[in-house]
Amino acid sequence: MSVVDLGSPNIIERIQSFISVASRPSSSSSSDTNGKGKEKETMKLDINQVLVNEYQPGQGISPHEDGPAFHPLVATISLGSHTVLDIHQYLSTISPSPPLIASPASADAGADAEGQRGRPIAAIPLAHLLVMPRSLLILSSSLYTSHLHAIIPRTKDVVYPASQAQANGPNGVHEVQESAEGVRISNADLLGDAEVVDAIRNGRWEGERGTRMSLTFRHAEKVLKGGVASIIGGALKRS
Ligand SMILES: O=C(O)CCC(=O)C(=O)O
Ligand SMILES: [Fe+2]
Repeated sequence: MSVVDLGSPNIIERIQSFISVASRPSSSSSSDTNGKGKEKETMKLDINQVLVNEYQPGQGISPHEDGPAFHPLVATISLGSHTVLDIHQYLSTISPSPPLIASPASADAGADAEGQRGRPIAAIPLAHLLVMPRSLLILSSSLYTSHLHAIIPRTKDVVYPASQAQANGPNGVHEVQESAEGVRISNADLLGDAEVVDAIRNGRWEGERGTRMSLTFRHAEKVLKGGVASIIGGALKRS
């Protein structure tokens, strides 16, 4: 294990350095055997927007994509309370589908506005992630571009570790079984809170949700200078 000196006290710079250090190719993976050069690029997040959400216990967000207006790498800091973030996939016409079909994400999550109308979504999530307060969650690549994310409205979560079969799945994301009482999480090995890690290792952790605030740091591909004032100004000029 190595400790990374993130240098700056500025949170945006710290997230940016964390991402580039964490994604830096290791010497063993920096070139492949065909001589095609680097397999893995260092990831960069040029943060120019922060989305702030607040959830009371019992509030969630329906399955949605954040859409192509943003660079497909977002970093979310959670404050106040844990939650469980579900990753959903779209149903495929060419591969076997999970048994249930949810209605497509409803307008309250802005899904229609982001062009997802009519694509059926697998009702059973592909993965559940336990998101703890003071954690940093990074979604990137295909998890951002071709999956959806959601938070089921609950006041309490019961979580179990992924079963052995699931733990052997590809890429650390596993199909999980829903249970009436709780969910199997795919990120048990990444959690930092020793008590929670121990409880999950022993089979089960539960927690009441409190007020949670999430700060999602991202890069909007096109930013209008001057923000809302310039949008209003621009609209007025055109009319
Ligand atoms: O609160 C979160 O962690 C997710 C928020 C979210 O997905 C959104 O606002 O688009
Ligand atoms: Fe989102």
